[in-house]
Amino acid sequence: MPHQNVLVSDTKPGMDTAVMVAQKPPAVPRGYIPYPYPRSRRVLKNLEINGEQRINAWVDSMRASSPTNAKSSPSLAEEQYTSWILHHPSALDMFEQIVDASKGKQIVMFLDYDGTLSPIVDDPDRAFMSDLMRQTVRKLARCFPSAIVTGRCIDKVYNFVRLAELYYAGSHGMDIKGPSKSFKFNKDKESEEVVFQPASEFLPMIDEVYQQLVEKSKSTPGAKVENNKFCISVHFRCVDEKKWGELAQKVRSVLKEYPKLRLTQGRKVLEIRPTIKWDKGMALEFLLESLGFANLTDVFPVYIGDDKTDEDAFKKLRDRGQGVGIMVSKFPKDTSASYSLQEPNEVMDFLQRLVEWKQVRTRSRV
Ligand SMILES: O=P(O)(O)OC[C@H]1O[C@H](O[C@H]2O[C@H](CO)[C@@H](O)[C@H](O)[C@H]2O)[C@H](O)[C@@H](O)[C@@H]1O
Repeated sequence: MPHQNVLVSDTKPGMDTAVMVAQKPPAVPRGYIPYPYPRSRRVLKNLEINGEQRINAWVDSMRASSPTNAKSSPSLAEEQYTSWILHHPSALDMFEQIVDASKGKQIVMFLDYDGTLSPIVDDPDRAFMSDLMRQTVRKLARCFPSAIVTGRCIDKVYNFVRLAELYYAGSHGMDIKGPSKSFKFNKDKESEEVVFQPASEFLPMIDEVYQQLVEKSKSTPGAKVENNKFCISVHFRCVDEKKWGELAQKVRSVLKEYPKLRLTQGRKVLEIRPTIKWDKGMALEFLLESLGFANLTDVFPVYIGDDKTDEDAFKKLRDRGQGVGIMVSKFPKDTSASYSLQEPNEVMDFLQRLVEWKQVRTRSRV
């Protein structure tokens, strides 16, 4: 019987901890109103449950990944947000502290795409970033080495961003490309253009699974399957909630034949990817190394993202004790990021302030 390591009840190393592993809620300080701990993280570890319960747990997890669905009253939601923001203050309010902490270090910028540089929309093919955001990111990349780190495939995200001066880490970091040798921030001017694809052997399998998922999900209105080259997204944003279980069942029926693939979740999307131990956090580390900052302490990475898959990068920064993670969210979310911004417009303001701060510093040195 094929091994079912794509299911929410499994707890293999390297699997999506945000979905699979039971965790103790964080200690609650006095006077702190805890925001709802994601249901998906509570009790799934080591449970012997049957297929149907697994699908129910999966659907629960799909609901938990949609914080707008919180059934709380507006005033409770506000209280919860107020508590959360105490622990994850606005990066705009804390701008001076953040740049103070970076003094004497090289800032390196890591930006997620969907929900960070572009607003979340129903049709994933129309998630355009604004011209103003593009101009801001272009200016940012002139001031600091900058990378886009995304679940999308590189070609698609490049079509949205259209800036050649950035590094791109697509397919959740499994497809990395950098600007050419002459990249002004590269410490090693002799180094080749960066290209790294740790999951290339999975390409035929991903294509095969993509075809099957397209076929199976055809009969679920609103479902959309996206081929992200080294991973696949099954979108349920436009699927009636009553049909989520049915869709989950279809995805499961395909994936149970592919033990070398695993499932993670994003914003109203099921993401299928190789079981290799590689994620956005490891991509961040790889990029720092490519830039010549591998073991240096004089680097200050700033990672901005809105989704569960960005947590790997936030955790990496915590583990390295370097830089800052900034979560983009209007709702309280369990996160390892230190700061928050509410939406892409606030991300743009923050990036713009960084550019201005850098320009003032550069001028004052001349
Ligand atoms: O790592 P990211 O850049 O955040 O990519 C994660 C997924 O983003 C896209 O889906 C999300 O945005 C869509 C457009 O706004 C939205 O319709 C969808 O519900 C969101 O999950 C992208 O389409 C996926 O392939 C990425 O995996």
